Formats: sequence, C-alpha cells, structure tokens
Amino acid sequence: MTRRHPASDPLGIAVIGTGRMGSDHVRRIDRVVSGARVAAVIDVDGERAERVAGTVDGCAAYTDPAAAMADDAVDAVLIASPGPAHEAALLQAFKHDLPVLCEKPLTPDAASALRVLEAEARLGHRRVQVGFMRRYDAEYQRLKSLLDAGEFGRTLMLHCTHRNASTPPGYATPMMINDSVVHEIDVTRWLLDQEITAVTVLRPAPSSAAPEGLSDPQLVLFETSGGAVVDVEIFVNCGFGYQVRCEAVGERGTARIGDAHGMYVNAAGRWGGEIPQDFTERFRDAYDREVQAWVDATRRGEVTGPSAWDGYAAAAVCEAGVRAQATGERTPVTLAARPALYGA
Ligand SMILES: NC(=O)c1ccc[n+]([C@@H]2O[C@H](COP(=O)([O-])OP(=O)(O)OC[C@H]3O[C@@H](n4cnc5c(N)ncnc54)[C@H](O)[C@@H]3O)[C@@H](O)[C@H]2O)c1
Ligand SMILES: O[C@H]1[C@H](O)[C@@H](O)[C@H](O)[C@@H](O)[C@H]1O
Repeated sequence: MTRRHPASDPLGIAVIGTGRMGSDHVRRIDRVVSGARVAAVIDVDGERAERVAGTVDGCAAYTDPAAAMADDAVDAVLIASPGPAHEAALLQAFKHDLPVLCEKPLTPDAASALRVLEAEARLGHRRVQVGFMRRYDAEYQRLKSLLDAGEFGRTLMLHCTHRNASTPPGYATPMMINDSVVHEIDVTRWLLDQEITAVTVLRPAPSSAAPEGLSDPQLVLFETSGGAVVDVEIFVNCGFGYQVRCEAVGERGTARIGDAHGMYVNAAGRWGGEIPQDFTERFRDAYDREVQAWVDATRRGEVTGPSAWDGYAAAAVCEAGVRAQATGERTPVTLAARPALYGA
C-alpha cells in the first residue's frame, strides 16, 4: 500500500509513446475512464507528441520521459513505447516512485525483465501493472471463475487459437512468440495458476499468404508445473480477421470462449456473423476495464493486476519459445527465484 490519491483530484497520467496503442490509451483516459486525466504525453517524435497533446485540454508534450516524470502534474505513468524502451522508462518511474501501467512486454528479454523485477523489489512495494489485458476480458474472466470453482476437476489441457488478419511491415518470426503468443503465455499462467516449464514449436509449411521469410502459422506447445499441456495455433496472416479462442478441457467438462460473433445475419440461403478485424475491436472493453482498474487501484494507493513477476515469467517463456522455434526442440524454461514481494 502506498499513498492514497486525494479524492477530489483526477490522477495525472503521463503516456509514453503516442503510436497506435498510446494514442488509443490517451483517448481512453480522456474520454472513457473516470478519475484520471492525461497530464502529459511523451514521444521521441516531437511532432507526434504535440499533435496528440493537442487533442486533450491541459496536456503537455515532451520528447524525454525523464522530463515528463519530473513534472508535478504527473502522478502515474502509462508506458506504450516499443518494448526495448520499457526498461529505461520503468527504472525512471521507480526513481520518482510513480505507479506504472506498462504495455506488454514488460521488457523484450528475461535478463532485462529480471533487472526491472529486482529494482521494484528494492523499492519494497509493487509499482508495476503489466498490460496483459486479456485478464480484463469478460469471457476470459468467466472462464477463470469456472476453472477456479473446480466444477470440472483439474484442467488437463488448453486449446488456444490466436489469429491475426495480417502482419505489419517488419513483423518477423520471433515476434510470433514475443508479440503474439506472449498473451497465451500469460493467460496459461493466470488461468491455471501454474508456471510454464517447457516449450516446443512445430512449424508446418508456411501459408502462401505469409510474407517472405515468415514461418506462419505455427503450433506452440507448453508444459506446465501442474502437468497440463497447452497448444496454441498462432496464425498471423490468416486474412479473414482477428480471432482469439481458448478451450479448457477438465476432468469432468470443457468450456470454450472466443466464439461470440456479434450480430448474426440470415440472408440469401446462408447464415453468418461478424469477425473483428483487430485487437482494438476484439479487446476494446478489456482495455477500458484494464485502464480503469489500474486508475482505481492507484487512487486507492494499491497495485493490482499482472505484476512485474508475471512480466518476467512471460519473458522467460518467450525466450525459451524463440529458441524452440529455431531448433525445433523441446526447450525447458528456467526461472529465477521469486522475490517475496510477489507472493509464494
Ligand atoms: N496489449 C495489446 O494488445 C497490445 C497491442 C499492440 C501493441 N501493444 C504494445 O504496446 C506498445 C506500443 O505498441 P504500438 O503498436 O503502439 O507501437 P507504435 O510503433 O505504433 O508506437 C510506438 C510509439 O512510441 C514512440 N517511441 C519510440 N521510442 C520511444 C521512447 N524511447 N520514448 C518515447 N516514445 C518512444 C514512437 O515514436 C511511436 O510513436 C508495445 O509495447 C506493444 O507490444 C500491446
Ligand atoms: O502486438 C499485438 C497485440 O499484442 C495483439 O493483442 C496480438 O493479438 C497481436 O498478435 C500482436 O502482434
């Protein structure tokens, strides 16, 4: 528990990175979330920062995160810069003891994630929530409640599907793990309350729609500390839309999420529904709930949600996954000891 924010003041948030996610979070904090305002935006691209700041009353624009964090109007930080910039921003926020919502990944590799974890542990209290937004999705939350209730007995397997319509320029094979499957890594650890102990990756002959050099799709298998097995189909150029599904198989039942198709239409001898085209649409409500939960907890002087330990563990599994992609071999995951700050 840290300082409670005065009830009458909106929480002043600095948003670092004003690209796709950052500008969406600026809009969300400004128009959707209550109890907070965007006090500052920061982008190495100064023109972009100015442009986004101009959409919000009383918002300052910076190119340097350190200068923004020294601004008295800033009470908390939302990091939405690219992964390699996260560690410096997190360590800077720790210097000011500011609460942080950090978009996934915590950092791009396990060694840097461990440095962040150790720096937070030295503060002696949690400061970081990692942006694993699926934990705030209504369907995932229902599945988690069902599994926790134990009605199906032990969960034996998860079957996951993660499909994107297409990839942006520069999206390379390791990103299928680091950028995309990282969500299934977090969801597996969260739903089962177990660590992932080994990763295997199978690579079918690539789709003819895959960009040159991208081994798409892939089948990623996790083994967990409780003996469950999880398969993830990752297919990032499926062409038709954005689909995220998860089926849990228990000893006495199964449950599946991700099949909702919004409006169903009957016409011309066919029936069908809609498929969202990207994550901003599919997980819009989850992002809203995630940021609202972070603001509410911060105002109470608490830190909840996915922790730096969750970010570190995901980074360690990603590293094993990228090695497994390259070698085709089952690759064990090695984790550091868990600091007491993050529970048993
Ligand atoms: N939770 C999700 O579903 C989800 C979805 C997409 C992206 N993300 C994550 O959000 C983050 C941002 O992704 P994006 O798609 O918005 O990227 P983006 O490339 O659209 O935007 C990144 C912005 O950060 C700026 N920037 C780069 N280095 C910076 C630095 N050191 N300090 C300040 N600004 C800097 C860039 O100029 C750019 O404007 C990444 O960590 C990404 O993994 C999460
Ligand atoms: O960065 C994005 C984002 O994290 C999405 O949630 C995921 O579905 C995509 O595959 C990934 O590229």
